Amino acid sequence: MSLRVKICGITQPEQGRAIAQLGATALGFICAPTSPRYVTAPQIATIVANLPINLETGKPCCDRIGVFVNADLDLICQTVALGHLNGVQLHGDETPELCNRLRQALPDVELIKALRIQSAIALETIPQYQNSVDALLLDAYHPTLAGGTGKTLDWSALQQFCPTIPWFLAGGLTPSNILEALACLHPQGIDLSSGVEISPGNKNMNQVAQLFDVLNQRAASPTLI
Ligand SMILES: O=C(O)c1ccccc1N[C@@H]1O[C@H](COP(=O)(O)O)[C@@H](O)[C@H]1O
Repeated sequence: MSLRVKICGITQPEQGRAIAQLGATALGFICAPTSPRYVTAPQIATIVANLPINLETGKPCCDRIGVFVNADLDLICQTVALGHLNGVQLHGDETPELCNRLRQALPDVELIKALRIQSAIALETIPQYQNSVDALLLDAYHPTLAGGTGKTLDWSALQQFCPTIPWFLAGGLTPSNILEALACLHPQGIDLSSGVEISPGNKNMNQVAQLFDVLNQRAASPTLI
C-alpha cells in the first residue's frame, strides 16, 4: 500500500484544493479552539466543497480529518456532519471508552488516536486502543501545546515500533527531514503541519510542492535517502 500523506492545519479553500491536487491523501482541520489553526465546521464545509471530486466515487478526492483535543462526543459528531468529514483524529487525553462510544456513534468514520510521546511509557497505553480505533498517530510531546509544535520524535528509539493497526508518524516533519524519518521508520502514513507553513494555518505551497517532489522521487527510487 502506498504511503498516506496528511497535510494538517488547512484553513484556506484555495490551499486545500491545491494541496489535494499536489497529492495529499488527507487534509487535516484543527477543531481545537485554542489552536491558531482553528477552523469552525462551516469553514471546514467551505474548504471541503472546494476540493476536487473523484469521478468514480462522486466524493472529494482526499480524506477530510477533523483534529479534536478532549472534545465532547456530541460536538465531534456535529462537526463531522456539518464539515463533511470522513475521519476524526483524537489528539488529547481521550480514553479507550470515549473511542468506543465514538465508534458506535460514527461507524463509517475513520478514528485515529494520537499519542504524544514523552517517554516509552506512553507506548504502553497502545494495546488499550488497538480494538477501538482504525489507526494511531505518534506526535512529539510539548508541555503546553497539544500539537502543531514542530518538535520531532526520537525516531531511532521507535525503530522497533510495530503496532497491530496502521499508524501515522507526525511531529516536526519537513521536506528536508522526511527521507531520514522514513529511512528509520515504516509508518503507513505521515502527517505534516508547521513544517510546510509560512505562519500558523497559512501553508507554504513551495514547501508542500517540495515535499511531494521528494516523496515522488523516493517512490521512483526506494533506496533514496
Ligand atoms: O496544529 C495544531 O495547531 C494542533 C492543535 C491541537 C492538536 C493538534 C494539532 N496539530 C497536530 O500536530 C501534529 C504535528 O504537527 P507539526 O507537524 O509538528 O507542526 C499533527 O498531527 C497535527 O495534526
